[in-house]
Amino acid sequence: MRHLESYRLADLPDRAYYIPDFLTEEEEKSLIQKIQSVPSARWTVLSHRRLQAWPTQLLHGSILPTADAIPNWLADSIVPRTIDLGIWNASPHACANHCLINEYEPGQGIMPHEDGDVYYPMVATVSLSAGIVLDIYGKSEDGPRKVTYRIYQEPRSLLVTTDELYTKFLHGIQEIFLDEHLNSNTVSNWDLLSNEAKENIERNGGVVERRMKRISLTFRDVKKVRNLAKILQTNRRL
Ligand SMILES: O=C(O)CCC(=O)C(=O)O
Ligand SMILES: [Fe+2]
Repeated sequence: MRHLESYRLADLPDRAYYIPDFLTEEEEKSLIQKIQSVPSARWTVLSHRRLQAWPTQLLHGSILPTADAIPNWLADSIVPRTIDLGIWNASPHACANHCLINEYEPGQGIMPHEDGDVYYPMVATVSLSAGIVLDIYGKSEDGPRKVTYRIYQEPRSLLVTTDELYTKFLHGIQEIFLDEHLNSNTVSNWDLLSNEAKENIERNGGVVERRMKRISLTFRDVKKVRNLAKILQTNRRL
């Protein structure tokens, strides 16, 4: 893989990186198969998507140290490569310790939001199965929020967002069936897209239909790892 800086999205506020074909098709297939074979109780079903949290959901914004690490089937093809890119060099655990798996049916999405300060401000998102547009919004106090930037996430790609882009902007996925008006002027990572994606989008007049479910894996470093020994001690004293 080339140096991280060669994947920088220069049009976006500091900083974001986009790497197409971060995973091979075999790695993608294997991940999808594993994700789908996890017991259904492992999914949290929301009205507009469903999700799995690994190793566990957060408790009061922290990870329990008794929780295992992110399981190998989920981490192995991704986490070491993100470490090699150097993105966790300054994070508290020098590594991702948490992964959220979001699954969106066609027409589903996620409201504009911030990921907040429970996490070190760095997100590594791998997309599986289908492409989708992530919208970036400025924080505006008055009036409706406006889409400021658009990032097209191909399947098997890695998107890294950090710094001001993490702390000063919101992100979301619209609940629509067609991502439209996609071209070199509207898509911030157009130049870094695979040729195949660019050709397909151009052939379809800048439109991508969401036909299949799209899965995202968002890897982060949760700042606080709760000291379970201390909690047990405190409880015993109560
Ligand atoms: O699915 C995505 O790419 C975004 C997910 C997201 O924003 C989140 O899990 O906080
Ligand atoms: Fe998010």
